[in-house]
Amino acid sequence: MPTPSHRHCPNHPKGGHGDCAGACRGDGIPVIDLGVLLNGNAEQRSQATHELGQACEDWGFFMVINHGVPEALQEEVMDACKELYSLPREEKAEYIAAGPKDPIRIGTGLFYSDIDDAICRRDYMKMIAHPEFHCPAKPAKLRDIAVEYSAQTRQLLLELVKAVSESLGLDRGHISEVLNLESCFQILVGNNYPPYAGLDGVMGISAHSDHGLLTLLFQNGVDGLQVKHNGQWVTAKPLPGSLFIITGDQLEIVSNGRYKAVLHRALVHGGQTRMSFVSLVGPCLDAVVEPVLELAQNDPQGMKFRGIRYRDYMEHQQSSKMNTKAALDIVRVQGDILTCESTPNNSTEADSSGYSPTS
Ligand SMILES: O=C(O)CCC(=O)C(=O)O
Ligand SMILES: [Fe+2]
Repeated sequence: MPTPSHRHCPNHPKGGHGDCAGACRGDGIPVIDLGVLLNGNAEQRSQATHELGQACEDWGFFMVINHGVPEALQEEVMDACKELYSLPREEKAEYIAAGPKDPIRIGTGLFYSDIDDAICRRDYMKMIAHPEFHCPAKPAKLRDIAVEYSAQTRQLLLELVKAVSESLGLDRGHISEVLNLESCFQILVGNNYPPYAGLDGVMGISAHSDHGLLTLLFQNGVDGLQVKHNGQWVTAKPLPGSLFIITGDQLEIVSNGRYKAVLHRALVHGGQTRMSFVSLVGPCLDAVVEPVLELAQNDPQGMKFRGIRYRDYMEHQQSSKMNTKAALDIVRVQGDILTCESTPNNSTEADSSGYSPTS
């Protein structure tokens, strides 16, 4: 586990207003120091927990530093993924033919999304890592690396969920218990965006929110991830050594809307291949996700979402091919009315591989 970092925040000049105990607003995107959050003294921890809550509330997105995931392991997982993409098509055929419910899936091709009125050009490999671990047989080294990477990032994300629970004024273990996170669902996704120059309206992945609780993401040094903040798209530029954290739909539901699942998308680069690697945790697939009662009771608008089994939520999201936050509408309560609108189909596949953000 990380230790408290005495790293000086680049946005707080030495001798000025101080060391960045847990988070700071730097170039706008919040930064959370996991070492401080977990192992700081009581005052530092409480400050960092508050800042984590603010980050989830204001942005639904932040960078985590001093997280303890070795850079070498990140490189290994990215390299193994690169090898997987470069295997001959026959070696990946069973995964390319797989559907959204299959534990391993490879997608490749072009998709038209009318959300962004853009052609999306993205290859991806998705594998379920928990509660059961699945992995393509080749390249042979992928399995050990992915086992290690999924275990380390799962531990990190579950620690963050505990701190998030505390930031909502709940017991540290509350969210983990009600969502049975010992059996949490976890997927790893490798995204590969070949360079695409010369055509306007081409992007990597169009605007969407992730269906889980928290998503951890790092990239190969090529920027392109954008998050929607105060109505504007902000390009996320990582601090060296940091990892991105994205809040997802299930966190919006359990927090009764206090923490928002952030809309995000990825652009392609004109001259370089962009790669990103995602580790997402969600509730146990059979857990019914609903707002924590205490939070709903303290909210003048009451309960904002009805309960839904996480498995059913994901199936709904996948079947309707939605790539914005519209999936949340099936559980959203408006006034006293539950919205059960027919689901818009706003992405058109240009091939058979299916649009599938982190799914
Ligand atoms: O590649 C990125 O930066 C974003 C990927 C993403 O949002 C996803 O896989 O859900
Ligand atoms: Fe995403």
